[in-house]
Amino acid sequence: MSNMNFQVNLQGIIDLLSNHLYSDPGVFVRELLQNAVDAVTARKRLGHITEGKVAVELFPSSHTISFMDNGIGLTESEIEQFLARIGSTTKKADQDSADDYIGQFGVGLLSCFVISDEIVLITRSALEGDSLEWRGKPDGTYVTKKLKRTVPIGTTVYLKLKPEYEEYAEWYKMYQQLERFGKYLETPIVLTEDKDSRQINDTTPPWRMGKAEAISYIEDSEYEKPMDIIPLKSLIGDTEGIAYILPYSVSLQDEKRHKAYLKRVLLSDKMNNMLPSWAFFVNGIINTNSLRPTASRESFQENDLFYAVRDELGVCIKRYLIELADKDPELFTRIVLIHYASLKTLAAEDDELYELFILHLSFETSYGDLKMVDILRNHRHIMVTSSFDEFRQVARVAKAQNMMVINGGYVHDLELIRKLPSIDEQVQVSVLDILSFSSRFESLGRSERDEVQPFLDLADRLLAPYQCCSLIKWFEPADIPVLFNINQEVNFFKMMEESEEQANALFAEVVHVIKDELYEKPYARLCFNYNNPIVRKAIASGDLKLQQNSIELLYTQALLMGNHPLSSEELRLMNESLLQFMNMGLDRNAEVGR
Ligand SMILES: Nc1ncnc2c1ncn2[C@@H]1O[C@H](COP(=O)(O)OP(=O)(O)OP(=O)(O)O)[C@@H](O)[C@H]1O
Repeated sequence: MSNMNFQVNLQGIIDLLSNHLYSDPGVFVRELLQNAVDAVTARKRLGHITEGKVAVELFPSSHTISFMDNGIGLTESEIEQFLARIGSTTKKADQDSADDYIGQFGVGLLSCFVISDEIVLITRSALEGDSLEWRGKPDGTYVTKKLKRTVPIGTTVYLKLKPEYEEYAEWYKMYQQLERFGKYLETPIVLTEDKDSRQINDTTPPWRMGKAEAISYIEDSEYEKPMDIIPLKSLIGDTEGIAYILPYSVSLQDEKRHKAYLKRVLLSDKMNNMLPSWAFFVNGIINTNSLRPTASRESFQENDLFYAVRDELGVCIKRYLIELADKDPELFTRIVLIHYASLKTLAAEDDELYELFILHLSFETSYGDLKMVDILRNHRHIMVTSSFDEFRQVARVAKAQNMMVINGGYVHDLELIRKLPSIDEQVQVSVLDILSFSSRFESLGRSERDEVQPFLDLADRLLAPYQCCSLIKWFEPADIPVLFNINQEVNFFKMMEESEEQANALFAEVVHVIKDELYEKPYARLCFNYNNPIVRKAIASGDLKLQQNSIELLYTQALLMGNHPLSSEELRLMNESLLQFMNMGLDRNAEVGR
């Protein structure tokens, strides 16, 4: 047996990094900053220096840039070990313990080959005397040589930019990149071109600012004035930050724009999973010292620690809201008003917050949009529909009957309403059974019942083929002749009947079996209103033909009014009964004229 090595195509790996791993070519700035700061940290550990420094210089005429640090530098053997072998790193000592270094994979320097065809690294180690030069090429070849001159301890990386990336040698571009990735780093970063020099990072990070300062900082940098600032802290994850409350309403689907920093270097400004999903009413600016980045270093590895940190940050937001309700009820109400969708999700997930929010949240009811506090003021018995469509069917009539019905069709609303008795035992909540809704209306007296029975029998006979049965009640408003109620089960059944009629023999047989074997036939309800003059006249007419016509028309009109789809049979029924009705009216007119 012999041990063999793979042939690795370095250019292929670089293409892979630039096209798939890194989101933009500018990430080399992040990698060089990280390496420089890590080297400074290592030298400080030796006790050799107290002040680190990173100097970036631009040479636009030669399309070259340099990154210089006064860090620990590299010895000759370290160069051999770490620069000549991709994937090697000095910073890996203990994978699981939190260390001071940002880099850990040993691939960061490769990102420089995305924008340059050669890396020139000049270095002198704090541990040995020689000044060294290392020149690496993207084909994997490199040359190391000792320099005659003595350079200061530390490392300088020179990059000559490829023609398509020459803009990185321009002041505004490099300033922007350095600021983006490094503005919260503690080691000073200075950008120089000719005689112009400017320090990038004299900013206190927002998580170290007081509230008022943080608000105006966000207002200046993000062009939006937050409603408030929530301090974030996770002890287990050595993570801190702020969440600022957005001044406008956002939806769960909107892109999250949390800024995540690892040891103060920007990892991503579009991190979408750093905070719990319900917290979509805030944007976070979060720095962690212990979460581990993925190889692209644009997100974190989603391990147990990551989830524990996210939970802890979520708890900070919840605690803040609970305290705010007490300390600043006016601001609390404004936040609820703007972010009610997010807060509804939160209330559905968390009992403590449910109690806090529920009275402030608005719901669509048979009386219009109302806050829960106003709903409970006048109603102890609440019905909630399980779908939007069911609410539509009953809303108007329910109000006329003084029934409080809430639309449970919106996300979370049904759950939220069902939990009401947990905050007030006096409140009764029932999920509306749409098919028995009209049976709650006032019944007719015995003699009236006898009078209407033949009419109802006729209606049942006529409507049975359409999966509908009838009843009659007194209800308001009087101008509604019938209330038609149907649920999903009946709809499904009707759909099966329709497909059975249209399908080929084999499929029809299958539908037939499902329909007849598995289901007891469900029926929709057509409730006649004894309060309505037309219904009363139809019953009193005693004319069978006229009654049949009225029933068919009232049924099909109810379907149309409720936006229910009409089957081909129902459409035919509507047409026929309309024409017959017209005919009857015209005949009568002719008789009168004679
Ligand atoms: N400015 C520097 N000063 C001293 N050593 C450096 C410097 N830049 C790079 N090195 C050395 O080169 C090694 C490889 O660097 P590279 O950026 O490729 O990987 P890394 O920083 O270890 O890990 P990552 O892939 O996470 O960036 C480092 O581990 C370090 O030893």
